[in-house]
Amino acid sequence: MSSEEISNNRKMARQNGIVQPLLTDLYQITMAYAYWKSGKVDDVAVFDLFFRTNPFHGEFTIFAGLEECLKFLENFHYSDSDIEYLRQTLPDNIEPEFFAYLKDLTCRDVKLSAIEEGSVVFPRVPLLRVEGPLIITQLLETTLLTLVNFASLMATNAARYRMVAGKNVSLLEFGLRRAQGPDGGLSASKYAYIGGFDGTSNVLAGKMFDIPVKGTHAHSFVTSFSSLADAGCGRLPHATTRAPRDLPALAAAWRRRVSAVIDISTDEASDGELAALISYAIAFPTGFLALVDTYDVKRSGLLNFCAVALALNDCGYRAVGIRIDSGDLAYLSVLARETFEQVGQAFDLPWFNTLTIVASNDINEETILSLNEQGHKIDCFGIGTHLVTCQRQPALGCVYKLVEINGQPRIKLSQDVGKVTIPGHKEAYRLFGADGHALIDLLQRSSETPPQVGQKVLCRHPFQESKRAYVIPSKVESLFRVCWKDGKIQVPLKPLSEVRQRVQESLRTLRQDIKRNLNPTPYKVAVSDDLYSFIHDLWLQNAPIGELS
Ligand SMILES: Nc1ncnc2c1ncn2[C@@H]1O[C@H](COP(=O)(O)OP(=O)(O)OP(=O)(O)O)[C@@H](O)[C@H]1O
Ligand SMILES: O=P(O)(O)OC[C@H]1O[C@H](OP(=O)(O)OP(=O)(O)O)[C@H](O)[C@@H]1O
Ligand SMILES: O=C(O)c1cccnc1
Ligand SMILES: [Mg+2]
Repeated sequence: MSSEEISNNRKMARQNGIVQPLLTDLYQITMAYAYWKSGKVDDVAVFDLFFRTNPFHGEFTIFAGLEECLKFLENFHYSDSDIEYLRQTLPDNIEPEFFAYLKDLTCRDVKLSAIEEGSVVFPRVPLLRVEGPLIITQLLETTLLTLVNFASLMATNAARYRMVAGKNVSLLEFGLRRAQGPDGGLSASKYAYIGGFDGTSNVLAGKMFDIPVKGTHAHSFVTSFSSLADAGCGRLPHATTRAPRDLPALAAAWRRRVSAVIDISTDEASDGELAALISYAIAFPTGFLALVDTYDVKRSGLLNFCAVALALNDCGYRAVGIRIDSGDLAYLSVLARETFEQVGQAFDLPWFNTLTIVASNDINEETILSLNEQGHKIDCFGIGTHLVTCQRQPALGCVYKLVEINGQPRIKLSQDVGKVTIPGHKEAYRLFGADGHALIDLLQRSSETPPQVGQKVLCRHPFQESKRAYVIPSKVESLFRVCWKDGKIQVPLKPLSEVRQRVQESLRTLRQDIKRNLNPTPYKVAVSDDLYSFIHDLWLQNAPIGELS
């Protein structure tokens, strides 16, 4: 297969195979039947998909999952076996014509407008606006939610890790073993990359989504070696001359010399660990990155690593670095860097100072913040559990609400004002201030004139009458783009690396106080004066007047 074919195959494979019309809640299909029975086949609806609160005590969210939604719409159809399953599962009284209707159902008549994937987004601003026949738009609810909720949560989580780690540190996602099942793991790898991680240990995610795959080795590799004899014949051809070199002998000799430089006795260092590192170096002479905490970082791991790195150097190769997976990561990383500097100086190898230090072990945002405060020398974090399970907040609460039916607005009332939906077919705009930062997101009725650069706009809090402000935007961005119409995807599907860049560009438009970790400032989301009156008139029309007795 040519590299072009492989690359095309990868693009084709980008849809998650589990995503199909039956990946939904039963009630969507039962509602579809009831709509169908009551003659609503030609009714047209508008649904908004949005969330109400930003995750992780933050004040921003990254929108992700759009590409999967579009592929879902593109491929939407019930197979014969789906229809057969529904026939067996739904009650006997379902008319056979309904199954014939389902069999021919596609998303041809659906129109989907969305915010660009990878953008920062805020509560109540629709991420998706779905228009079309009521039955099909209703049937899409659960699947669209499942495609957007975890994707956006993960991308946001990853972006937050990227923000605390800073741009000069690499971030690797190591979470597959701890993820919420196979698809949780696969989606986590994909959206961690979009959110700003540099690579994943998940090989299938690498193949499917073209994400760089990276990794080191496990403790079991080290503990499986008991003595130097386990290193086998230990021959490594020199990188340029190809003359075979005895790596175990070289490493043993170097270990004695390094031991004198860093003042650690060779008696305390593990021979099994040395054998393991030699074997790994022979297998991967250009990618030697060794786990050094199996026995004792200070008394064994660093000494053995330096010995093998220097032996590799004799063979014309440069070691890559180490991973530390336990203990005080700030202290141990500083110790490792000092050791590399000492050894580099002693043997006149300046590149030793820049060996990579990877840290892992239950790392989360707080750990990174704390390590930053303490001072550390870590170049790369390997992060699993907290990242992929989004332990700090395991779900984003996107909802899918009907806002218009047959041209008539719909409102969902609630005792909790924050849960009242914003009715009608709307547009969303992002208004930018003079310094180039995003100031406010504004929702308007679609019939209104869009806000104009340099012209004063009244922006109102959707539910608190006294909260309003005038804004004179220096730039206006219309947030919705038509992404699916006439049975076709209407926007180019970008490689993940471009969506990943979009995340960082979009985050740069936010003021720092909105992004800070502790008590961030909320970003404002407003409605136009027209939309404000429209919401409140409809609210009064729909709220029953009680009677006191
Ligand atoms: N300098 C540090 N400051 C703050 N947190 C740290 C620091 N160093 C390590 N940690 C975190 O402290 C926790 C240490 O966990 P734990 O005590 O279970 O590990 P350990 O005993 O070092 O390793 P293991 O049990 O795997 O041998 C981890 O979550 C780690 O990320
Ligand atoms: O800690 P996480 O952020 O989830 O990152 C992934 C972890 O998975 C690996 O080992 P594993 O945890 O399986 O074994 P260990 O704890 O004994 O090292 C690795 O060594 C990390 O510790
Ligand atoms: O490659 C690694 O170092 C790795 C991969 C998965 C989990 N923990 C570590
Ligand atoms: Mg662990």
